[in-house]
Amino acid sequence: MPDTTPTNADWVATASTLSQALPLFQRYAGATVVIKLGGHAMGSDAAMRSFARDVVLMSHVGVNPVIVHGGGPMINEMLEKQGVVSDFVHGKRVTDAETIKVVEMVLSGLVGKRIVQAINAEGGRAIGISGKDASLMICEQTDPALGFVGTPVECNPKFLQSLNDTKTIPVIAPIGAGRNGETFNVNGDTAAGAIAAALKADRLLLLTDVAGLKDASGEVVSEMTPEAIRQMTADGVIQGGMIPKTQTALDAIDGGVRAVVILDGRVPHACLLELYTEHGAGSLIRTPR
Ligand SMILES: Nc1ncnc2c1ncn2[C@@H]1O[C@H](COP(=O)(O)OP(=O)(O)O)[C@@H](O)[C@H]1O
Ligand SMILES: CC(=O)N[C@@H](CCC(=O)OP(=O)(O)O)C(=O)O
Repeated sequence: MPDTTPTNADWVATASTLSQALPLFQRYAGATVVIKLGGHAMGSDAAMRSFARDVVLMSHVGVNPVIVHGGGPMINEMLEKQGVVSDFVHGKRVTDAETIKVVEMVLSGLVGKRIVQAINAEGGRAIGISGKDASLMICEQTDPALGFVGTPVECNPKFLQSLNDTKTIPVIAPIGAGRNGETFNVNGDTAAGAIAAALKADRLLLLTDVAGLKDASGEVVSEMTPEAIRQMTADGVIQGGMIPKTQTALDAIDGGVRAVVILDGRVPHACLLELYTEHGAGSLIRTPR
């Protein structure tokens, strides 16, 4: 058997690599990074573990990560089991009184707690909440035709600061409270954008199932301005589920978020690649400096 015990030279090499990484990790120290984890990006347990490790590492190196999650496919699965049919209009689920109960149970219960448990298993300290907790996200009905679908009209993120003070990572389900006691179903991207704007976040990362925003020739564009997005939308290059995502990005930037990145959440360590590598990952959207 070869002796694989590390030598002093091995330890010195490792320590040297770690010390070189220090300036890199200082780049986002103190920054608030809101991460939207979509249902399609959650996938396997391995993908969830990779995501959880990224979040824990970010927290250890001084980032304030705030997670907002989706869970559309998981809601679909539960509704199907119960024989409830739901339609989507412009990417939003038509949500009746029965459906909102299932949406809240799946998002605040199953999906949120799965993420919390994954982060805690990696040594982090996560807590699962929804937009109802501490009146984080107050909503109004988006459109009577959509039922209990809400648009955030007031965000109260103050208590998120107290979580950050104790290095507790919030995992937020996109459920909002109405002023008359209603429960509202909020699109995950919309919720993440509203919370990021309320926090004036340094970055909003929208994790999805494509490498980034593609131009008319199908190439991923690594950086673009809000103006370029508007043009791509007018030209029909941005379609389907990408429309609410890019609209969220534009609204978040208008609301004071420094930059938004649309990236593939299925890629292992997507968040670390974006924050800590020279070229990042996905498509970065920000106003020209
Ligand atoms: N210009 C574009 N660039 C990239 N993806 C696009 C574009 N236009 C439309 N899409 C579609 O948008 C989808 C992402 O939206 P969606 O499926 O709603 O994501 P999620 O479930 O992660 O919220 C992509 O899978 C892609 O099919
Ligand atoms: C109003 C509305 O459509 N809400 C979404 C909330 C979950 C979500 O946004 O999930 P993804 O991010 O995985 O798509 C829904 O009911 O599916």
